Amino acid sequence: MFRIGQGFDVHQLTAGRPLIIGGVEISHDKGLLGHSDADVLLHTVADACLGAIGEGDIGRHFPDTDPAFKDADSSKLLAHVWKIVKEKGFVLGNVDCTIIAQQPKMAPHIERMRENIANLLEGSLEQVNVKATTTERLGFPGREEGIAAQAVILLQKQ
Ligand SMILES: Nc1ccn([C@@H]2O[C@H](COP(=O)(O)O)[C@@H](O)[C@H]2O)c(=O)n1
Ligand SMILES: C[C@@]1(CO)OP(=O)(O)OP(=O)(O)OC[C@H]1O
Repeated sequence: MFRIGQGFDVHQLTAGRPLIIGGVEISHDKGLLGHSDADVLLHTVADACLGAIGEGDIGRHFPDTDPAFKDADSSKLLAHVWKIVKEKGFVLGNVDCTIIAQQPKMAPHIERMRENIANLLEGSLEQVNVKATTTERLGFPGREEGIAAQAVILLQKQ
C-alpha cells in the first residue's frame, strides 16, 4: 500500500536570527522567525509525513504554545515524526521538496540538505530531491519578507 502526503510552510525573514534550512545553517543577513528554529524545509517534510499517515500536522504534535519546543531543533521534531511513520509500518518511497526564496542562493547547500533529510527519513540520497526557486521578485518571497517550502512524499507500507 502507498500513501501520499504534501506539506507547505512559510516563515518570516527577520534580522538577528540564524537562517537554518534543511538542517543547514546558511550565512545570510536575516534568518527565519518561529517558536522553534523555524526550519521551514524540515517542517514541510514533517507535515508531508503526517499528512500521508493521516496524523494531522506539526502544530498538533508540537504546539507553539509549549515552552518545550522553544528554539527546538527541527531535526529532532522530524525524527520524532519519522518514528511515528515507522511505527505505522511505512518506509520512504521518495520525497520531493521545493524551497521558495528570492535570496540567498540555496544551490550551494542543496546536497547537504538532501543528506540531512535522507538520514532523518532513513532513506538514500536518490529518494530525496530538494530544489529551489525564486518568485521573480513577486509576492512575499520576492520582497524577501519570508521563505516558503513545499514537499510531496510517497510512503510505502512494508
Ligand atoms: N533561492 C534560490 C532560488 C533559486 N535557486 C536556483 O536558481 C535557479 C533559477 O531560479 P528561478 O527562480 O529564476 O527559476 C533555480 O532552478 C535554482 O537552481 C537557488 O539556488 N536559490
Ligand atoms: C514547530 C512549531 C513548534 O515549535 O513552531 P514554529 O517554529 O513556529 O513552526 P510552525 O511551522 O509555525 O509550526 C509548528 C509549531 O508548532
